[in-house]
Amino acid sequence: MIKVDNLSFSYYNSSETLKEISFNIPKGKWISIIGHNGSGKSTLSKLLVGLLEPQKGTITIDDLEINENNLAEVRRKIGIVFQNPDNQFVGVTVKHDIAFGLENQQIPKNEMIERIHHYAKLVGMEEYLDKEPQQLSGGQKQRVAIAASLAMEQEVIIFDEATSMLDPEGVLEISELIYKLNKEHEKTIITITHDLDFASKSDYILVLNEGNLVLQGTPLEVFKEEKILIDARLKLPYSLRLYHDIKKSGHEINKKLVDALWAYNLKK
Ligand SMILES: Nc1ncnc2c1ncn2[C@@H]1O[C@H](COP(=O)(O)OP(=O)(O)OP(=O)(O)O)[C@@H](O)[C@H]1O
Repeated sequence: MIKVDNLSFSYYNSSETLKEISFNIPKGKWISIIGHNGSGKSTLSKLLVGLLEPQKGTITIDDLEINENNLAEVRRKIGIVFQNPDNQFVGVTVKHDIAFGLENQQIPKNEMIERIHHYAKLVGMEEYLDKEPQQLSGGQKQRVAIAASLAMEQEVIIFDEATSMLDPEGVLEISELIYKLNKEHEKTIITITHDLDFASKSDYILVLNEGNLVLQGTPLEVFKEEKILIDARLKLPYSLRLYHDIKKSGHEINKKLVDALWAYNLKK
């Protein structure tokens, strides 16, 4: 679905933010991109949706190599939900917000109304269609942003730290929705996060450190590489930290308990 080949990027007048990155994302998978602050995660997500242009290398989405002439087509395939729910609400009401992208694509009115209702229902916001943004919680605003992306029928959705400004209830709400979109609606999902516990639920993890892709693999493969994760200034998942602390305190810890902790960590 997504093929990134030898991608490099620098902002004006600064050193390389992304350095010769290559990876593939198969259709229907859930991938997490993890890394400390400033490691290049958001830059990568902006490149993937065509908001920034690669200086070297290529990005191909569903057989379409992104270039400045096909951005409208790219946006029909891939969408993004950002961190701050307030910065991405463009309509005066929920209904208008979901309609915005559809109007840009000149979708016929009947189909537009149908899609608005269908996707608002899917994210549990159908009863809020006439509400204004200030009447919604952060989690509800993010659900509207997700509905707007779904209404465009984009196959890939990137969540760029999309739960980091939400309260615990909002985090759970959006996490469950991400899981449902991937498993029940077969969307290809990319979550950008520095939360390894959250990333452990995805199918595959990419680890960025100072603009380099230093590790990639399944959660099980990635969490075995503790040194690389620690060097990348990432906080290990809770179950691993607990395991190390028990061992450090001199207590016996048997293989069965370690297996149970792993299984707990990877539980969806
Ligand atoms: N518009 C910009 N102009 C210049 N430098 C930028 C710009 N945006 C980001 N950077 C720099 O690029 C590097 C990578 O930033 P980026 O936002 O991609 O990292 P990140 O991993 O998403 O960080 P965070 O977790 O803090 O959001 C940082 O050093 C940052 O200061």
